[in-house]
Amino acid sequence: MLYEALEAQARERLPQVVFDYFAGGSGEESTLADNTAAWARLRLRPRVLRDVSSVDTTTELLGSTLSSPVLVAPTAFHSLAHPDAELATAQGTREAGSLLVLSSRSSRRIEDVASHAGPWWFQVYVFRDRGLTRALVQRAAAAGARALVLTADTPYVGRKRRNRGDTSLPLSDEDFLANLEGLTHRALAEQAPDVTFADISRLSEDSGLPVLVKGVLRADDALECLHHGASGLIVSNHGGRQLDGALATADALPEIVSATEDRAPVLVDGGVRSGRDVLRALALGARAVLLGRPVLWGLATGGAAGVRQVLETLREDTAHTLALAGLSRLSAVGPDVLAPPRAP
Ligand SMILES: Cc1cc2nc3c(=O)[nH]c(=O)nc-3n(C[C@H](O)[C@H](O)[C@H](O)COP(=O)(O)O)c2cc1C
Ligand SMILES: CCCCCCC(=O)C(=O)O
Repeated sequence: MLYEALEAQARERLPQVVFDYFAGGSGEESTLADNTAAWARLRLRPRVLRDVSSVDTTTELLGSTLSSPVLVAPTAFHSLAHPDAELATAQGTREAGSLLVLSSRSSRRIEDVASHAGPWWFQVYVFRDRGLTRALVQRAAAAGARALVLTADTPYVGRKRRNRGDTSLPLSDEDFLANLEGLTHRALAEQAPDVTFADISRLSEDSGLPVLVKGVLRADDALECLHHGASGLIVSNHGGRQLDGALATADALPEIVSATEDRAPVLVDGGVRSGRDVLRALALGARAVLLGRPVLWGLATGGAAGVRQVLETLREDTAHTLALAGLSRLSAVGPDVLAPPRAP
């Protein structure tokens, strides 16, 4: 894996409780482990004797041109990793030519992060207070977000084996509530367990922005999201942090790509750690992938430069992998790149 050494450095630098919060999964961590294993199960079929002297990894996604099909996944509370928090993440992401999905649970204000960012989307947790949610997405739109990402898999926060909730994290109220204007107490910032498909069009109407839905693992849910106006889907199990035992994203992706038939871009995250994984995801029909924990390791060890390096390393590894597979551009990647699964 590309990021093992970086993760080890981050583990040394961060308080144990913070490292565990970032690295951990829910329950027995079986989904967390399966995310990486499922990518590795997919064997590649390289082409030979193609001119790969120049490989183009650039891509276009909902109107943004990106240096590679790798985006930064929304993750909460970056001040736990680095004093510059999301400002550094935004800067490093911009410098790498990538796109940041900013968490509702950021530890810096939307407007301040936006001033450091290139293209960015805003991840939405629908809060029990719908007025607060509306104000949040309207602020994001005013600050320049190009899309919303509604996280659908977190009606309640998954129970982590390593940490019990957020209470032990060294996080001030100011950082915890950075985005939640007017709230004075953490208990008021709970996510709504009654989120439904109707929230997709509501968020789009409130903000004027396209809405992608993150956390989809089934074809029937994917179709329902599109029916309710979603402009894209992110196949995700929250990095193995919500329902433990949920299937790996590499295993969920094919049925969603097949059911949605190019009606909207399908993205995927969870355990993507190399250019080979990026190629596998694209071969299964994903338009792009998102990277979670490795970005936190980069932030913790090097601030903005660390984030930039994580993304550039993966871009370079993706280009190298494409070349070895006999492919000089992303549009040449198709299902033929994958070998049939081995008989059980
Ligand atoms: C520490 C941490 C915090 C996260 N916070 C959020 C969040 O605020 N919103 C969200 O939609 N997903 C959140 N996620 C899930 C990520 O967006 C993403 O789905 C996952 O990390 C991808 O898996 P990976 O870490 O294996 O790359 C979080 C993940 C981690 C590890
Ligand atoms: C009460 C704070 C919960 C934040 C959840 C952030 C998240 O999605 C994750 O840690 O995973």
